[in-house]
Amino acid sequence: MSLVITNIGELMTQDLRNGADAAVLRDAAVVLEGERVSWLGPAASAPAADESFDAGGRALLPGWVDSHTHLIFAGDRTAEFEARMAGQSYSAGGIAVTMEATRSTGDFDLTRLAMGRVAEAVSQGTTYIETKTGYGLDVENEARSARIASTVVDEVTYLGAHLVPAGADPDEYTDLVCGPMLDAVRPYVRWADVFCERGAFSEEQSRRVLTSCRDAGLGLRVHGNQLGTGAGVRLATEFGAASVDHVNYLDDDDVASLAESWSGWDAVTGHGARGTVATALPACDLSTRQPLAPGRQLLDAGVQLALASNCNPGTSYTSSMAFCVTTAVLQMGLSVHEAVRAATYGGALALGRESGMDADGVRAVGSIAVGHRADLHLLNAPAATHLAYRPGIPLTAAVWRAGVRQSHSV
Ligand SMILES: N=CN[C@@H](CCC(=O)O)C(=O)O
Ligand SMILES: [Zn+2]
Repeated sequence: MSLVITNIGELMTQDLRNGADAAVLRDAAVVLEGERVSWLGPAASAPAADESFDAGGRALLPGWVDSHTHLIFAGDRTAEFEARMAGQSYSAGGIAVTMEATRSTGDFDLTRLAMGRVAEAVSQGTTYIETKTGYGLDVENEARSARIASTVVDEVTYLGAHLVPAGADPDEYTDLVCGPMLDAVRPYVRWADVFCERGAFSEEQSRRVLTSCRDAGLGLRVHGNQLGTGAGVRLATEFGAASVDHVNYLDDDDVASLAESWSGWDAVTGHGARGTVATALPACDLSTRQPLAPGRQLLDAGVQLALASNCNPGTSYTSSMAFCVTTAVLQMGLSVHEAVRAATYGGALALGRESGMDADGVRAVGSIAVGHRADLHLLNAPAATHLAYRPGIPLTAAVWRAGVRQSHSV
């Protein structure tokens, strides 16, 4: 089955290979063949297809790639949020409240809750989504979270090292994370993550977690530099992590080491040695009243940037990537093109899915190019600029995920 989407007012491909000017096409068309993009170019020369869709002069973008979420949870933390808005500061301790609620919820309900969150994200234009364990925090519940996650999202990350549960000895718990818990989650996960922060895991404990998970063949990610300066970014670049996320408190050495990690990368062709993506989580920063990550500074230094929702019940209870893009433009000094890029191609880069077809058969996501997965997001607007120009307005008009039109599109 083929479909031609024609009369696209602005096609923002995020494919820089033919130059930045060619990355945004006017009066364009895209042809989908099954799950892939098979053609794109001027609407006037579009080939025939089995079906057609008139975009009505509106803007078409790659679907959002949300590379950082925590969707496997039960319970609610409204009271903690209210206390924070009244002046209390965020601390990692709130994770334990969600752990209790998650442990006492059965598989069926935990799956249903996670599926509802994914559906909410897709209805807003997210087409590729990562999620983490991290609210189970014992062998049985981390494995259960990983198994459920593997049935509802595209990429699963093991975050047994999210918080040391009350009463546990931190070093013994770290041993568990590096041993039996890792073995139990291993069949379901592609990535491992560690919350390297005061009140969570120390540099030495984080190093042990990263070493064990790397040796088990997992790709690495780090929650780092969220609540203060620390070892997170340094460890992430040292271990060649795919991404370090939060990055609110960076010193000059942190920025330099992230930039250095990209020195062998050609950002135009997407070839060369991949470095560590800096993933900014602006919705979380607003909800925790932390300074926004220095996205402008990171881009100017040559660091590849991603934007993600960090959807979770504690620090960022939103799946809206559009909100993150809007905030990045209005508050972080990014252009619309840069912000959309960070929320699409940047997320794909943070998940190692930006090009080609992986050994596990996943097509490239995060940009619109021939052969890439047909993940598309039509806006109810003539240009992507409206994401920032009309903040808070739900602009998603239609979503295709792997070539399939999503039913909750409006
Ligand atoms: N910072 C660590 N983990 C989550 C928050 C988890 C929670 O508070 O429930 C985050 O990314 O913000
Ligand atoms: Zn997180």
